[in-house]
Amino acid sequence: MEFSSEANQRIARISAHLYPPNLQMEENSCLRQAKCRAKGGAAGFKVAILGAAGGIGQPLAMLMKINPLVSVLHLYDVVNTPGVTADISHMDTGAVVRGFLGQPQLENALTGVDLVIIPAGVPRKPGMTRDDLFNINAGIVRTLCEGIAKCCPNATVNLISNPVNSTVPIAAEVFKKAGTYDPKKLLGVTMLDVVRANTFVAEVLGLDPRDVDVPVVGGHAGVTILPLLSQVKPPCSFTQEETEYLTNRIQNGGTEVVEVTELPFFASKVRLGRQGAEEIFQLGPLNEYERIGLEKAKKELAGSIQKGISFSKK
Ligand SMILES: NC(=O)c1ccc[n+]([C@@H]2O[C@H](COP(=O)([O-])OP(=O)(O)OC[C@H]3O[C@@H](n4cnc5c(N)ncnc54)[C@H](O)[C@@H]3O)[C@@H](O)[C@H]2O)c1
Ligand SMILES: O=C(O)C[C@H](O)C(=O)O
Repeated sequence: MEFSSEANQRIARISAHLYPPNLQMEENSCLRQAKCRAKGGAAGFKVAILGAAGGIGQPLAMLMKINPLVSVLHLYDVVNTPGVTADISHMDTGAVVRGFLGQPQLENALTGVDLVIIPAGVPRKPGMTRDDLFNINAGIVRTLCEGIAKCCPNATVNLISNPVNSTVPIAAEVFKKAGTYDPKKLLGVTMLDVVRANTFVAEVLGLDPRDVDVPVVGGHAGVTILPLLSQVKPPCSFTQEETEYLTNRIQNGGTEVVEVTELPFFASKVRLGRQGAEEIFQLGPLNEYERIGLEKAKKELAGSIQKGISFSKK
């Protein structure tokens, strides 16, 4: 059936909203587009959140549903996904939301997705370090990554589950074993460290945090979180102590860019694209305080990485 006038096309659009796509018989392009959207076939990222019913998973699901780049959103957890999925699916944005509950549905949750975000696992309680979560979360992450290797081997994977310094290496080992490992597509999520650094530096400088940019590199635990305060933007004035640091920075302006390539996992500023982390930015000049911090970070990070790798090889 052809729609000749603008009014008829409007009616077609309305009917496409009223009826499920499989009940639409017409083959005009307007309806085809509607079907395509409902099936999640429209251009855009298909995203799965594993651990979607948790404290991180739920607000993350909301952010993904708001994101105009996302066309399909799969919410997977071992508990509570039906309610969370219903809730998120009522948001009046374009992404199609589907829920998946429990291990038997993991493969369906993962099939065909471009981006998998993993906040599954236990969070720490007061008095615990992130590393105390290792025994539980390592196994959870390994199982989920085995599913990724099988069902969406080309997906970009964002790992939130702690201890990130060890769960990222675990994921890498799983993918290597499966022959699917692409370092550009496996990223530990350390953005929170950047957000905090921006907030705290802005407080000291009396600036709006949105105008402040503090690079944070290394890892995501204790001394491995290394803010590069000498690279704060915008350039600012400092206290006596900070002045010494600035002087040091100027004195070492020509210092060769610090390379940390001996560590296989190291959080850095990156440019994200379809192919994952398409560009990794260098650390830039460090002052003496940061250089000392970098050495501490590398030492602890190396231990956490080895722990993840050894676990996967058992
Ligand atoms: N990288 C970061 O910046 C960052 C920030 C916050 C939290 N975290 C980490 O993220 C993780 C989750 O934190 P939270 O506060 O959301 O915890 P939470 O307990 O609120 O939620 C975790 C969710 O994971 C689910 N889950 C458990 N086992 C699972 C499995 N096998 N498969 C799928 N889902 C499973 C739980 O059912 C729960 O819904 C923790 O390890 C925490 O330390 C990391
Ligand atoms: O600290 C935690 O245990 C959670 C997360 O990694 C954080 O930085 O807030």
